Amino acid sequence: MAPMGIRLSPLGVAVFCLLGLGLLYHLYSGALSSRLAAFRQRKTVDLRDLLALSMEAAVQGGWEVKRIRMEDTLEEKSKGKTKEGASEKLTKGDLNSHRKMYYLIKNTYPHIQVNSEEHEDSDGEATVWMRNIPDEVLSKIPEGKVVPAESVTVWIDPLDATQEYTENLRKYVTTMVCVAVNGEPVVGVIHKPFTGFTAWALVGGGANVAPRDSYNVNAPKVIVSRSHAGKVKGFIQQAFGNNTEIIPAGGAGYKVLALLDASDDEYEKADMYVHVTFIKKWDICAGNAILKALGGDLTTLKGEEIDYSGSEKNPGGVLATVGMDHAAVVKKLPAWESENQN
Ligand SMILES: Nc1ncnc2c1ncn2[C@@H]1O[C@H](COP(=O)(O)O)[C@@H](OP(=O)(O)O)[C@H]1O
Ligand SMILES: [Mg+2]
Ligand SMILES: [Mg+2]
Ligand SMILES: [Mg+2]
Repeated sequence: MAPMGIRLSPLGVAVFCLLGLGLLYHLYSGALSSRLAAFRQRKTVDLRDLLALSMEAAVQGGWEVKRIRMEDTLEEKSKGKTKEGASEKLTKGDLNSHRKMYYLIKNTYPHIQVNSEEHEDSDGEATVWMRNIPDEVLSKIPEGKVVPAESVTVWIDPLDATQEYTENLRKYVTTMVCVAVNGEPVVGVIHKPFTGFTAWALVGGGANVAPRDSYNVNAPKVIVSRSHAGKVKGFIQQAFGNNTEIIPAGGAGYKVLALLDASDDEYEKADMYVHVTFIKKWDICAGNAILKALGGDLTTLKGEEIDYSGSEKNPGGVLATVGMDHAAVVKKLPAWESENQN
């Protein structure tokens, strides 16, 4: 009841009600948007799970790579030419491995960005990860680490060293998976289909490979590409002298393992890995994550960190080291310009 002598103006009441409604709307929409944000936040992934899934994907892809090679049914084609004019090969091994690896990851985590070197128009595979985490991972990494799904980019190379695969040079061939969080490489998996060995690491978590006891910084053995070399020889000789031992080898994954203590196969023991031509992020991300987990580095030839989000291109070359002062090595290199590539 209105107090005696006070008359309520209908206009005043209407304005009052409108203000009230406005206030309610403001409060409610705020609460709604924070609830939506909280819901989005709930789409998370555990990096230890992603490591185990990446290992499983690399192994399953590897079975296809091995089977196609054993059956000798490569159906070799060319995807075109690299910038430098080399034929970019594609085989049934690359495609079958892509299908296994890509869909295993994508079906398990539909919300994460997965970038594979290969593409395919078929309906894909109805596989999903059985959530088995290997004991060797559980024992080295007792706890998981959860990150927002939207911060993750997965890079897949279903068959690294396709050129060597076509030449039946099996030791160079790997399948690789890498997980980047906000562009930084944190999970790296390099699997060797013909020996069954899988090198893995989680940055800040653990790894099943280690650096060797020592490396030669002053007279290093440098491992380089055998089929996309460009002007790498002159580049290395300018830095370390004309007598520097240069080891040509296939595969970016293989060349990273040649810096470590892997013993599943015969590796030329290199002190650093240098690449001067154009290369893609699926070739180098897994090796970068593994080296980083071991206190090493994989950067451009100017020593810049590589951002593993966005475009797949890495035009700045590669310098990979472990167990030595990476910045000091960068200083020894000649000024790097893209014309060094050809
Ligand atoms: N100049 C270039 N352009 C495009 N890809 C290149 C390249 N140099 C190297 N790569 C790729 O990097 C990987 C390692 O190369 P290399 O054995 O010459 O060191 C290979 O991956 P794939 O075999 O997965 O295509 C190769 O195709
Ligand atoms: Mg290729
Ligand atoms: Mg590759
Ligand atoms: Mg490949």
